[in-house]
Amino acid sequence: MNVQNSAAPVIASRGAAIQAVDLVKDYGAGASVVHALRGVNISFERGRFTAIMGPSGSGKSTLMHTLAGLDSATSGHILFDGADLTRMNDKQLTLLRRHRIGFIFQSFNLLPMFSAEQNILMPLTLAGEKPDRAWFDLLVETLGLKQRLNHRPTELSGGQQQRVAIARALITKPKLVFADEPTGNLDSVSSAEVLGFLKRSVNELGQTIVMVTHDAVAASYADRAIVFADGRIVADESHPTAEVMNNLLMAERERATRAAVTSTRADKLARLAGVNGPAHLPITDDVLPEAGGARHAAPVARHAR
Ligand SMILES: Nc1ncnc2c1ncn2[C@@H]1O[C@H](COP(=O)(O)OP(=O)(O)OP(=O)(O)O)[C@@H](O)[C@H]1O
Repeated sequence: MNVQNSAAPVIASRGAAIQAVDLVKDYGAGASVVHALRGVNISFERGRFTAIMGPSGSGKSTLMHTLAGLDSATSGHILFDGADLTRMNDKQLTLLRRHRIGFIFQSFNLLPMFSAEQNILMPLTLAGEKPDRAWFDLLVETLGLKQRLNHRPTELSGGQQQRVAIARALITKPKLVFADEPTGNLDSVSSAEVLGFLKRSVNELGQTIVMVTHDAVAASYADRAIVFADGRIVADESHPTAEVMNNLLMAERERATRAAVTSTRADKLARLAGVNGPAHLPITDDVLPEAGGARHAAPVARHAR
């Protein structure tokens, strides 16, 4: 395991599909500010499948949305295809998302009145472009959708609907695909099918995929898995197994619980000491007095913090 949160130069590494440099995202301001991304440095290599895991609220979706230009960064840089996304205007970002970045969502987001084929071709139809028929055939063949092209989404299983959504994400041959919990609504058989295809699209079609997931088994299909906690990367695993990822997540949960308990204790001690919060506890290296009183709080509080 190596933790990758150190400062990085503002230069896209050669094999990087996308790179975040000192990426900060705050929501709100003042007392109610939420630090969703706290200076993230990460590079996602081309032709690799990366999973992003972490507790709820740790910043996974924020990272994905910011990297995709769906949400603006507070500071830092996002290097993609020789350009800095944080400097682009709305029109440039829209074009980039339409042509060079694909999305797969948990809820499929297919248009119910259109057939599977029409849904797959929709990004090209909207852009007024003609499909590359050989690429369409390859996607449909690889995804096992050949017999389902004339069906509407309601006539397809969840797994088939997600495979249509994957074909739609890949039809424009995007340089990068973001998948947000793509198996969140699927049973285990359909999940395995969808994840197997995502892996094949990386290994056989050279796709680059970044996938957010809560499922350690899903992450084990990836070449690399990152664990997020409190807006930071806390673990970075190559060839992750479900067991390793479950252990990392459990360790992170235990650390967070310990931190919450300790901070609750420090709050209580601060109240006992009559000061305004743990930061104002009188911390000292002095030997503890023999008997009771609020001064007991100080050395314990230092340990607690
Ligand atoms: N639009 C917003 N306004 C204010 N705070 C937000 C907004 N979006 C996210 N946050 C906060 O930013 C932090 C990170 O949220 P984010 O959705 O990225 O977490 P996550 O790891 O994707 O969580 P989950 O696994 O539950 O989807 C959380 O504290 C969240 O409450």
